[in-house]
Amino acid sequence: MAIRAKLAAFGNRSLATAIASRYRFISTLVLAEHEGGPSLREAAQAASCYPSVSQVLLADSDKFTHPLAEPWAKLLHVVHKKGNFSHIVTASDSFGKNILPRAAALLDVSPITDVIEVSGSHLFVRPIYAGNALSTIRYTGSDPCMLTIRSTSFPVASMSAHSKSSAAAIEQVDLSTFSEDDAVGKSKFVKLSSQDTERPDLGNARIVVTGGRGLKSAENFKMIEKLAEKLGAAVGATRAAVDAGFVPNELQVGQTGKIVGPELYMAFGVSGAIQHLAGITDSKVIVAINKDADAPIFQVADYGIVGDLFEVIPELLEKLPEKK
Ligand SMILES: Cc1cc2nc3c(=O)[nH]c(=O)nc-3n(C[C@H](O)[C@H](O)[C@H](O)COP(=O)(O)OP(=O)(O)OC[C@H]3O[C@@H](n4cnc5c(N)ncnc54)[C@H](O)[C@@H]3O)c2cc1C
Repeated sequence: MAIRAKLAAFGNRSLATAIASRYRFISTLVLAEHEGGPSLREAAQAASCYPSVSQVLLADSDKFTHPLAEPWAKLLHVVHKKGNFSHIVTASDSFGKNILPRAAALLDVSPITDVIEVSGSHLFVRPIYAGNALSTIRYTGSDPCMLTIRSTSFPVASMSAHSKSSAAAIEQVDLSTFSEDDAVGKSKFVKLSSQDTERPDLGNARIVVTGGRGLKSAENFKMIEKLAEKLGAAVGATRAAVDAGFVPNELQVGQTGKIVGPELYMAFGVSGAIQHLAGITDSKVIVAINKDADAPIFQVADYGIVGDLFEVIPELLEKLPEKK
């Protein structure tokens, strides 16, 4: 099977997801994103060093500075028309999920979302019923087969052994057919508000410390933040905690929030509703602290403390060493 994985790093938007070797279908286009920090060219160079990437396509234009679905979907359409890819893949994050359905409509195909396993070139596994069941789907539509993938379900691809000389070519996308009208849609960029950049990103963090309604107030929730700081962890919250105004919506973990897959997930005052569990099942080790021994979170926890979080957190804060 000829392998011709391609990677498109478009615009200045955040992107950088697992470009796992699993996506080496015949001619796969991966819509990748990079977050702040490195320039677009540096990100493209980094992407070119992944052994499974044969070419990096770069669309360096102001039109793609913001994550607006219309110009990006049009860009995918333009790139596909030229490259005729068998598969187009994005991450299952707000960026990918915003763009892919619109691009799929332009290409007149049906996308498959939230893929957690690739069983064959057209056979995929995805969760349904808030993660309570897994469904195996065979794609029988025409090319391209368009997928959003949950990057937490796949190992991070290694780029180490690849020397600079064997890095993939970086090529500018020809935007001559891309008119001003293509960049203008019904949506308009207003502002980008993002969480404290000092902390690791929830989606990629090694440790996540989450607080639920059991914290009782925004003031008390600061204990979770302190603990996260000591552990170098990202902070998460349940929808109940978000709805109660303890923390902003961007920290919500679960079916309608972020999907996380850390080495360690610590849940304080979280009951373990299925909608919350839907976002944490990729975690390697789950630790739950709840005063109710019958709380459903204990059914998925590897370690549990039946106790009062207002006693457990201060003790942890006292006993954990200061962060170096
Ligand atoms: C369509 C839909 C989508 C949803 N999406 C999400 C989602 O993405 N994410 C999400 O989280 N929820 C989601 N929900 C809501 C979900 O059903 C639950 O309501 C929510 O997860 C409950 O949050 P919680 O565990 O913080 O609160 P609760 O269920 O009220 O649990 C609080 C827990 O804290 C414990 N507690 C209280 N005091 C203490 C103490 N002092 N010490 C220790 N433990 C204590 C209690 O025993 C209890 O178990 C969704 C719901 C719907 C219908």
